[in-house]
Amino acid sequence: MPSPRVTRAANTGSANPNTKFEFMTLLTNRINASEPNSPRHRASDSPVHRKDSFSSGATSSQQQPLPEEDCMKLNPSFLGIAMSSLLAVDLWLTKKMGVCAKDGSSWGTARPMMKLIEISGHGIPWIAGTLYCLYKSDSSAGREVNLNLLFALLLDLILVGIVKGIVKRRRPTHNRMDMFATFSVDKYSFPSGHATRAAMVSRFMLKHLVLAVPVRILVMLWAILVCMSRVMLGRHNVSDVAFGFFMGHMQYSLIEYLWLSPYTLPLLFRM
Ligand SMILES: CC(C)=CCC/C(C)=C/CC/C(C)=C/COP(=O)(O)O
Repeated sequence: MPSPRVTRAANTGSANPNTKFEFMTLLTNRINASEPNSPRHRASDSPVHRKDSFSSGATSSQQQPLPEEDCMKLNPSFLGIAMSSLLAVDLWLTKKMGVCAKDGSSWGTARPMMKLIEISGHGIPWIAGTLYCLYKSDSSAGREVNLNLLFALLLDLILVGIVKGIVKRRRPTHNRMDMFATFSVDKYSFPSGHATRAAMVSRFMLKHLVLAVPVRILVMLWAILVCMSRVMLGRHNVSDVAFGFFMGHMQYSLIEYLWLSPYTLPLLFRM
């Protein structure tokens, strides 16, 4: 939509380049605001002067279009609007779905059950359980699968910790930080470590364990429940969980690619 000044310029019969020039003025203002010492930051470049030049006839040097790379900077503002809208939907959904965030919340009585689901997706029971199964395995196939699951769980902790440390997104304001056994990066919420683990472990189990159909369905339901409980408990924003779920799937693919073969096992145990 043209700015009022553009319309005025058009009404006074200014030449076409003015329209483009006015559009770029907004951009130049932005550049000037971010680079106060830049050569462009001059009084003659102020909107007031620009406006004057419209009525008095701008010089050809003032009418020159900005370099293309500057014009391209307009695109991020559209991307910015899209991102802000997505973020607004994310925050709104997060707030709406945080029904077990507090004891007094609308589903507050379900909070203890949600916390049990939270523990079922926690790193400690999974790592401890896998170590126990690895110790108890009496077949090379069992040892191979358990070792790779352990590898996957440790890699997950590292990758999630790295992303949380880079993104540093705070947990939702309605979250009560009463989580069992956390690392320091767990004060951040993007991505959800429970969601990455649930997605990765469920894919791992469906691929590497021989399970009856009802159990396979239960595994999938468990992964979905763990993800939903993160938002319902108020621990995470919806986008943290959605990205975590996606990241968990990617991590599983990485584990398949890096799969430790039975031949690497004796080498590892000898170290
Ligand atoms: C053996 C070993 C190093 C275990 C550490 C397990 C541990 C403390 C994992 C942290 C799990 C956790 C609380 C993740 C946070 O999940 P979010 O879904 O809240 O991001």
